[in-house]
Amino acid sequence: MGASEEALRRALADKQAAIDAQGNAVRDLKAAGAAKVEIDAAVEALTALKLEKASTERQLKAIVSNDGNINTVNRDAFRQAVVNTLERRLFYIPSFKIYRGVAGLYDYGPPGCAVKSNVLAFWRQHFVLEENMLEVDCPCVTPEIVLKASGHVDKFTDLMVKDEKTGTCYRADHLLKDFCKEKLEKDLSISADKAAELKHVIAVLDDLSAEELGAKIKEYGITAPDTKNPLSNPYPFNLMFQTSIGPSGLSPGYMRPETAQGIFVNFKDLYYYNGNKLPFAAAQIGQAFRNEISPRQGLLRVREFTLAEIEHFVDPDDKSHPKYNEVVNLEFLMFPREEQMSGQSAKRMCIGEAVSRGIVNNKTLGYFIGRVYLFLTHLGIDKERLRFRQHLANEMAHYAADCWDAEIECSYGWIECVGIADRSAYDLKAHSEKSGVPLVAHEKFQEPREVEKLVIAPVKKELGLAFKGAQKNVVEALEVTKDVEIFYL
Ligand SMILES: Nc1ncnc2c1ncn2[C@@H]1O[C@H](COP(=O)(O)OP(=O)(O)OP(=O)(O)O)[C@@H](O)[C@H]1O
Repeated sequence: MGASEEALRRALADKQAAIDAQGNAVRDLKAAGAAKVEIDAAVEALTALKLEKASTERQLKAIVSNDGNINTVNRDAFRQAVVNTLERRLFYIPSFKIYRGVAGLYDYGPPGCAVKSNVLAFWRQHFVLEENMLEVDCPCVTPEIVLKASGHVDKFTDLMVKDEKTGTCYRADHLLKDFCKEKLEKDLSISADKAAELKHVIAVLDDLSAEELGAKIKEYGITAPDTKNPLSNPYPFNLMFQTSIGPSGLSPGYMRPETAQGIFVNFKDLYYYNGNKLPFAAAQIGQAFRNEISPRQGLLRVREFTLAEIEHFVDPDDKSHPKYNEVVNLEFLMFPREEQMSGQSAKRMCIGEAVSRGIVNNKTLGYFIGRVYLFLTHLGIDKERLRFRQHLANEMAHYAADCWDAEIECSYGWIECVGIADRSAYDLKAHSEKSGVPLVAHEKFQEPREVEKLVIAPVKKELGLAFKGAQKNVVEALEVTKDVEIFYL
């Protein structure tokens, strides 16, 4: 919370206390049958205090309304006007409209198709062609085993709450965020400390566990927005659309929630195509499907959308990038984890400085943050309304080691438009293990090297005798032990 906002909230609380005291004084004078002139003077003082309070409220409202996190009435009205125009001119149309539509599904009309095709052409030019990336085009329908290996079957979830009477579903974090935003915007009587607490909740929202979210929802008395009925405890809901492949129904599959898995499963062939050399990048543009819990915000959160993704494969011991110097001096708004946790705002910083101070994990990640900045600003995004926000520890997807979102400020507040993550070797390792096909790269050393390695060689027979039924778990635990090779005797 800015210093002036905090001072105004405190001043407002002081004014209210003074008004209460003066109101009591007026009542006491009247009860004691004081002289009219004395009562008039006290009433005048009370009116002056009320005017001062109204003026402080106006100042506070102006500050709160300018806060990028908070939607104002003006913004909502402006957005509605834009949405009406875009729909009337067929930029987009709610899908299946004649059957009353389906939330989160939209068609593009002729001008919408033209804009989409221009943006994708520029994306291809800026990333795929300028960086010599290997483009692929994989199916949307994906067998379960692929998404089981990648972790999506078990972990691609959002926390959901249900209206306990009607069963209507809501995203738990969205309800909590809406509550905090509305309270900050509309209830000017809340204390400075309460306002700071609500802002902190918004800042760490993505970091909250199901239990923490549930506790906050109870503490604030949040109910179902449409019915005011009580809500269930939050629980995870998997966002993937399930299907089955072939007529037997025996081969489960999912509509892909991201295009990246198609790249990972083709790593071996792409690496070969690239002359068995690292680094290289592969790219894919295609449809992604997510069964969002309660889609809103128009085209910003839909159940089927076009994703353009890049996977850049790099030596984990050398995350330099040959073209890093081309972006090193780019300066833009960055919002590191620490600043978010301590309630500060995003700050202008050179990407080179962020990398050298260790705020951004490595040069390759820094290079792509810079390239995304250039892409978005060339598209026409206002530099003042663009920031790169680092994910909080719990917020990071199950595969990520460091993650930055490009966020654009619009009438809905700051909205994530691009995710840039260091996924480490999570996916390649997972698919190697599940498929039995090693998805690895080799480095030829200049000079031969001798390496000593600790090797654990479990004797399965002995393990069986010692651990009986738990033998499998013991072997699995040994298998995930880092830096240890396992040989079975
Ligand atoms: N339902 C959706 N509709 C439209 N675009 C989406 C949707 N979900 C994600 N995206 C876009 O795809 C990009 C990559 O997805 P990513 O997996 O990083 O999103 P996410 O972090 O899971 O989103 P969130 O946490 O907000 O649900 C995001 O930066 C966002 O721009």
